[in-house]
Amino acid sequence: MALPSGNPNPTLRRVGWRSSKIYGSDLRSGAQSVIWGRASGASRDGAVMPPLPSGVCWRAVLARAHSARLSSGSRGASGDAGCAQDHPAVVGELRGELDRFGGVSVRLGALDRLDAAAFQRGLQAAIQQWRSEGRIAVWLHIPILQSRFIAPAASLGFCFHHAVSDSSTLTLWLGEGPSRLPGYATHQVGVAGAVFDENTRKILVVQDRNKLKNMWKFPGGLSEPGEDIGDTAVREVFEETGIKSEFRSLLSIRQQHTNPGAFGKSDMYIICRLQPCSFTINFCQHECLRCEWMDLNDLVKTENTTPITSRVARLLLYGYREGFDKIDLTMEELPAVYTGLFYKLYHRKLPDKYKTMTLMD
Ligand SMILES: [Mg+2]
Repeated sequence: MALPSGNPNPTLRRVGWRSSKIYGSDLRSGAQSVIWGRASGASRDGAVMPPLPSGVCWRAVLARAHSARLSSGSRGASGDAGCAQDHPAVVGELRGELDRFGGVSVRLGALDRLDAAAFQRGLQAAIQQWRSEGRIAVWLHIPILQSRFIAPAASLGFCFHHAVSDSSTLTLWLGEGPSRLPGYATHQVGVAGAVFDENTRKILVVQDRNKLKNMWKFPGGLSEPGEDIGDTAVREVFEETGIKSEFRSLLSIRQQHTNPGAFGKSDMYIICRLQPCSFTINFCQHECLRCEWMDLNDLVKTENTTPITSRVARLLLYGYREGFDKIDLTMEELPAVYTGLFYKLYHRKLPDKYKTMTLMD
């Protein structure tokens, strides 16, 4: 959400926060802020199969559906020309590709003049063909402006899988037994920063606006698509308090189901330990009621806080006294085997000799 122009903290850049929600507009690229559920038995380790020549099935079945329609003399109620033979470009826009699990993925192209009834006939014929070919599922991607095709697809058994800003995806299971298709995002990810100044033993805390109770907590918010956990913590702390900081470690993960602020989905709330780089508070009046550097002992003692904040404050006290290595999950970047990409791995410190050791006694 872009902040109003009257934003008292001019350094804030709060654009697009809502997109980090599970229903956000950029979720297709937002793997980091979503977690995918998967039904058991749906292996993802098989070799990637090359796609079929695009549009082969669809061209055939639609041509059949349309020629049947023409031969029976029927026309759409509007007398439209939504016929593939009248508009070869329409059929050319339809694409069906085989995925590595044996499902077919269809992306609707420019079908502006195709009516829903003709679409339904074509889809029905296509389903028959896909069944006869042993396909296990159909993924139907429908642009928002072609939503008139959703009802015909639903009448043939398709259900919503997910929707993003300008497109919905429907699925139909064709395989044996119950569907093994993976579900869509199950969680939203919130990240807070526990900014602790070891020199003064003070911790940065806020009270949120628009809450039923004014309780001290760590500044934080929802992760953006594709954003690293530590980067979310640093960004949210800066946006809400004006304090600059650096990521040190991950301290805790809270998982809560049917979270009221997550549209009925689950919530993953991660608290990071951050090192402050600046100390002058300039907090966001829109999001926060109060913000201060509080003595860590006071945060540990106060009742005016949430249980998770209190627990993490005690964790910090323990780390401060006995070494942060006792509480830190540190991060290391490693290469992914199959994709050539990199990922962040968080775990307790592993002594160097254990990283290279081959023989274990
Ligand atoms: Mg917040």
